[in-house]
Amino acid sequence: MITVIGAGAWGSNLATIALANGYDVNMWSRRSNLSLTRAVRDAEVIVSAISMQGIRDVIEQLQGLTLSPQTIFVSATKGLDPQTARTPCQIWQDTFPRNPIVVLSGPNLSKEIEKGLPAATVVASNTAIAASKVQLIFSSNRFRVYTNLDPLGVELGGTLKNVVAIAAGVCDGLQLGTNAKAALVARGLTEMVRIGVHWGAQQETFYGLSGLGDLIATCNSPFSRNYQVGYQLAGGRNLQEILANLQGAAEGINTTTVLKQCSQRGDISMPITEQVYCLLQAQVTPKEALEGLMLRDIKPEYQQ
Ligand SMILES: NC(=O)C1=CN([C@@H]2O[C@H](COP(=O)(O)OP(=O)(O)OC[C@H]3O[C@@H](n4cnc5c(N)ncnc54)[C@H](O)[C@@H]3O)[C@@H](O)[C@H]2O)C=CC1
Ligand SMILES: O=C(CO)COP(=O)(O)O
Repeated sequence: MITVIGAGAWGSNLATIALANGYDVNMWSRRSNLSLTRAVRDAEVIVSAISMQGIRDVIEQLQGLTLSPQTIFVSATKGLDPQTARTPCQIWQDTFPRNPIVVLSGPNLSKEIEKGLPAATVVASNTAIAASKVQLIFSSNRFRVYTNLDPLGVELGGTLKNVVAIAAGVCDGLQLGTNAKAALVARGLTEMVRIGVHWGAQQETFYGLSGLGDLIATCNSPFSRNYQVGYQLAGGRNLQEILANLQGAAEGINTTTVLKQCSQRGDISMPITEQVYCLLQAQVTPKEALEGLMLRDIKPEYQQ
């Protein structure tokens, strides 16, 4: 039995894929009639597809239940804890140290997947056997699943790109052109690698599906909520107005704040994140954010 927690856009998609592969699937959400206790009682695999803001709440509820140490937790959330900057998988592992934890992340815009369009993703874990099991659950002729042994890198790829996707939306909203977008995405990737490696992830992971792959998807698609936030800010709307009309979470907003604090604390240069932060706080206009990036001190592309 597989239990999917969170019946939003992504959770519903993942449940559909596993169901189509012949697995028994339970879905649980805050609004379902099924209690969480019942939903996870026979679960061999628990897939969490809740937004970052609900993670601690759900984990607290699960903590009180008796779960087998063999139960595999799969995290599909792309965010960072506002208080601790821990990733969802780190929080799952802190709470359930004996259970295998797997992250599932990749260029997976749910609106395309629900139409049956082809996509690929990555499942990563320190427990290779758990990753292989999850790979089998979700692999299909429309969804190609790769395993990976760098869960932190895979998780951070999917999380950090949301900040760049906001900036890419601004870039397109201001009609800055393809050269500007290419520069932004490439330098955004450099920023992701810089903080990711500082936190212990492997550099090469960021050049795979969950890093570069997801950057390409979300920085170019109007289906991305994070991209939409940037695009609409560039169009002159304010953040409250945008969020009131946005379907689902734009995790990049909270991630930007967490990253800004971490980069300041660790003295890590993250100029794109800095400008996205100032823009979200309404401290600068989109055009001023662009100027802020273009007028930085000139420097080598890579610093030793
Ligand atoms: N939609 C997409 O294309 C993709 C989304 N993701 C990630 O998956 C996560 C969920 O995204 P979506 O499904 O699109 O968002 P959504 O807004 O459609 O769904 C979020 C779900 O989390 C649940 N939730 C939030 N707080 C909760 C709490 N305190 N207790 C219980 N449940 C709670 C909501 O009820 C809802 O079912 C996000 O972190 C997102 O970045 C990852 C890949 C693709
Ligand atoms: O992470 C995603 C696709 O891989 C979804 O992006 P948004 O959260 O920006 O919609």
